[in-house]
Amino acid sequence: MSPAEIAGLAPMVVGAGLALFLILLIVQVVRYVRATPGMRRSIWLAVRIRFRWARLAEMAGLCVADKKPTIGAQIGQEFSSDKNRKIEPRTLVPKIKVIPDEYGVIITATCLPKVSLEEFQKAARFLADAWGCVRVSVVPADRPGQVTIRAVREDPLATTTVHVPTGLPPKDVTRWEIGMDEFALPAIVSFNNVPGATVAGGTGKGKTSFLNRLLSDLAPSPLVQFAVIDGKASSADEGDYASIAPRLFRFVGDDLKAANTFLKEMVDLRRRRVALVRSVFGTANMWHQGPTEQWPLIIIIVDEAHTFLRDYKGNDPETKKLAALAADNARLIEDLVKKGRSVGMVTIPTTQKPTGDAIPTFIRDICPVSLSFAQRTTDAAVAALGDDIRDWDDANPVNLQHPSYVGVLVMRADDRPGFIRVRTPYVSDADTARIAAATAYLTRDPIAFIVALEGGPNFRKDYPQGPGSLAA
Ligand SMILES: Nc1ncnc2c1ncn2[C@@H]1O[C@H](COP(=O)(O)OP(=O)(O)OP(=O)(O)O)[C@@H](O)[C@H]1O
Repeated sequence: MSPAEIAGLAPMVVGAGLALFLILLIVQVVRYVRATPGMRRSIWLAVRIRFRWARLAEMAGLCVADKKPTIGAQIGQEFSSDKNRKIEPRTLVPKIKVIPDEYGVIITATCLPKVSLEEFQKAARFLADAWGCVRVSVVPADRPGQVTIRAVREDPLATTTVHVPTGLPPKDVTRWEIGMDEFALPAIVSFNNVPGATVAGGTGKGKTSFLNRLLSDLAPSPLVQFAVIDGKASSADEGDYASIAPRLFRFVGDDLKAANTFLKEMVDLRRRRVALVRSVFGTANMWHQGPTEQWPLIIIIVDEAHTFLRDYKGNDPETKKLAALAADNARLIEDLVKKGRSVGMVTIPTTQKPTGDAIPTFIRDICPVSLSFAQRTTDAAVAALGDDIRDWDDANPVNLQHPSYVGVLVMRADDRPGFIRVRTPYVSDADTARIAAATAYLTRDPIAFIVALEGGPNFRKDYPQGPGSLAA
């Protein structure tokens, strides 16, 4: 191609470049117009951060000076007329990528020598002030050599949210979606790592609504079966679990003996599952393939656990009987939490009692997840979350007394030391009842499945083969 022909193509190339630029601009404008008001504010924040980053990073001490001239600069110096010209050190600024969302922005920044996670974390408070954000957190990014900076414009803890369960089976029944943390990031716990979770909090702080969400999100799946022992009600049609009752394979009221009998059945089921798990799944851990309809995840909620576990004191025969039952209940719950994980059994004791004996520490300490809604005293917070909550005043649930914090809980952070606060959404009883009624047909007693698996002449043959089935 001759130079004249190449020059002739130039207008076409420029035209194509302009057209591309225009298309990208239109896409951005359409995105902006269709965005929610919150998203629009975040887009503006992202633009501001992007354009002011180089100056701000320098002021925040996040830049480094590279004194050694680059090869390009040295060659330039060789050919320069002024051989004595001093080559200035270059200022290296961490490269960033900014993505806006409803609550703020997520920034991925590349580390530099002497500017890595710790330096970004130290600068977080300064960055929050400069960007006008309520909170900025810095955590390691998925890729080595990068950090993720989360900046939130408004406090997600102070905004009440509502969750309407869809009634559709969840894609992943191991995902326990708790809510949104103080950095507006989803707080999620995985059931395949969690054999037990304790839930504590003063009365009216949101425990029931929180459990309603768990139950009504998972209820449409045949892979999960639920049981409730409720220390506040005598029968399933009264109390907090009346709405979900049709989807429970068992409800036990506030009778210590009945609770003890049921817990013994569950420990027996746990033992029988342990005995069978290898022959059914080919591995000692059912989570490698399960759960399945015939080997469902079993969630056992022990509400007002102190009714069943507290230390009864007295020498009269009746009190002694209750004390023996309570001690046995504690032993059975401990067994389920200690040994239930690999066979798909999760126990969730809850309490509004602010004392250490409500959920004995030997149970609390083996539950990998401890959650606490607002508490009145630090002693109550310690009983719920463990002694080290004293060292994390910001996250202490005694500071959640304001009515706007109903539905906010505190849990241990899994990616760093300390605790994190989480806004849980409100789930109405009416929605829970709607889901329970629509999914009641999925309720099965898991004991019947284990009996079939153990002795049935059609052992395994009865069950559908395929991914996640009981095929050996
Ligand atoms: N996540 C939430 N967000 C906003 N408001 C909530 C939330 N959860 C509950 N509430 C409000 O608080 C009230 C009490 O909630 P809930 O019954 O869940 O408390 P609780 O801790 O279970 O109380 P109790 O221990 O007495 O049973 C609800 O009726 C609702 O108005």
